Amino acid sequence: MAKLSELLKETTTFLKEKGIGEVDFGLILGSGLGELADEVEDAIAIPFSEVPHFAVSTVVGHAGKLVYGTLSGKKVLAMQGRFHYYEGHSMQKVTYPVRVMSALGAHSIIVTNAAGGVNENFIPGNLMLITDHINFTGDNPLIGENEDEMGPRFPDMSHAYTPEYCEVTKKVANAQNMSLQEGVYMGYSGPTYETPAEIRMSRVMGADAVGMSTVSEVIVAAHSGMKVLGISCITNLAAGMQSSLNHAEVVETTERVKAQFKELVKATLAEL
Ligand SMILES: O=P(O)(O)O[C@H]1O[C@H](CO)[C@@H](O)[C@H]1O
Ligand code: HPA
Repeated sequence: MAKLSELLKETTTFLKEKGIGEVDFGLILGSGLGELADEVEDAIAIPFSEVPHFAVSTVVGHAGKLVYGTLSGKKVLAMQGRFHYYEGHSMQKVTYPVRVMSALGAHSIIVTNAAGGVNENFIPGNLMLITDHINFTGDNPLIGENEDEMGPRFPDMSHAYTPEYCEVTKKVANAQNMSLQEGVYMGYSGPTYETPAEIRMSRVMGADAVGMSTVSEVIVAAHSGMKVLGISCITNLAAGMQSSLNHAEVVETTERVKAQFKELVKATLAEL
């Protein structure tokens, strides 16, 4: 198998030929949250399907494009949509875009997602600052040979969600009179939504929200030495807390709160 560093060289060469230059922040935009990339100035957009070694996006609400340009005065490379483990991709494939962002010079990523609210104080439409995560996917993107130039064999996850970024985000939300919850995101593999019993277990284990993405991306970001800001949009109450769950409702809720979500990310990005 080709080394990760060799694959990255091919991908970054292609992207540079397309006009993508230095990147400060990588942005991963979750289910229904991709519209933020439409606000990138001087944008260069490239479908995932054209990017060497990228997977393709198959989930409703994930446009499947890379968008490069300026947002809030920062050079960003945004993913309009992401890859998920349940789509049949390996964890390495799911997290490859984070490697690409790092290889293009990004020192930080902003990860966003749609998530189910486990914390009984949350309501659909809340935004939640992710302060930590529980990797409950049963896999880890760093399993396998470690390429030492990519990062350490045993990365520290003590401060994976950069505390100073959390502080800035809280200040920005406060200044804008925006309500912002905070909590722990628990990542499942999906594609089934959780059972009510799993949600009761998640709550006991310390989760405030559940989803099927994000944790593997943040593990790779930590391995790459990147700073991380994570924001969940609580799109529904988790299983057992409302009568039933479906993806149409998830996307509908993001539609309802997308203006607030975009404002929070843009205003925070300006301060980072
Ligand atoms: O995490 P994102 O990609 O935002 O999407 C969330 O929404 C989908 C389920 O409705 C799952 O993919 C879950 O992870
Ligand atoms: N569970 C898992 N993933 C999700 C949920 C949920 O309740 N809502 C949005 N993504």
